[in-house]
Amino acid sequence: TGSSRPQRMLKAVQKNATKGDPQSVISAIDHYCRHKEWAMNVGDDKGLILDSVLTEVNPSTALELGTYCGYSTVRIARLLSPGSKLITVEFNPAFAEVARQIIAYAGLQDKVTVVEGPSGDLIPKMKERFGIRYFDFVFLDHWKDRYVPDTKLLEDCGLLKKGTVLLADNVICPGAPEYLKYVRNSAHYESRYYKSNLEYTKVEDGLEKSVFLG
Ligand SMILES: Nc1ncnc2c1ncn2CCCCCNC(=O)c1cc(-c2ccc(F)cc2)cc(O)c1O
Ligand SMILES: [Mg+2]
Repeated sequence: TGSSRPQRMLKAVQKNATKGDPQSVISAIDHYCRHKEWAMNVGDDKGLILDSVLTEVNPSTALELGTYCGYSTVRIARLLSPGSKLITVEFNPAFAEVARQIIAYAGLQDKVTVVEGPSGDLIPKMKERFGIRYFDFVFLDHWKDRYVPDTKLLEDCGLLKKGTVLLADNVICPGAPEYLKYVRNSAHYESRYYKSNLEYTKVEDGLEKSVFLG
């Protein structure tokens, strides 16, 4: 059988990026997805917002839900301070395998742990498996109807602390209306919408940043 879109994306990275240079990996993926074939990476427009929120938070421990090919994983890991860790959870083994290779190509494998499985099963195991007390930053980019249940799960598992920042992708397109209702109406979050556009398109999308107030 032929190659998959993630495998073609990996080939584009190996062909056009410089090993050990995260920015060149990001640029190679953006170029490929803008000019060759669209893919559901957070992309360069929303990526700049992700970068700015990350730089502000400077997390010691970060969680990403929904790795896909590792584009946002590389964007996050390249900005982490020495000794900081990123755990990224991916449901699809084929996506996880491509992501590990793209993360390694960028030279960021020592900062990132790619974990395979459904987020709902893995979140309750974060403390025992990875010695995580809490997360300073969470990037939600997986199934949009998992944003609310997984946010509640993170609260119930004591994985959020006062000041933890949740950043959710796609709150407009494909949309996460229940999630927006949840974080905007909860006294436990201070929420703000960052307007942008759907990766590689002119369609509106945006990121919702929600600070956990404890
Ligand atoms: N650990 C876990 N647990 C549960 N589910 C898990 C998981 N790990 C992964 N998944 C399963 C997520 C599958 C991908 C989620 N992302 C998306 O579905 C997504 C779709 C679009 C899109 C927009 C307009 C269109 F016309 C078409 C598609 C854009 C995006 O930026 C998206 O992030
Ligand atoms: Mg997304």
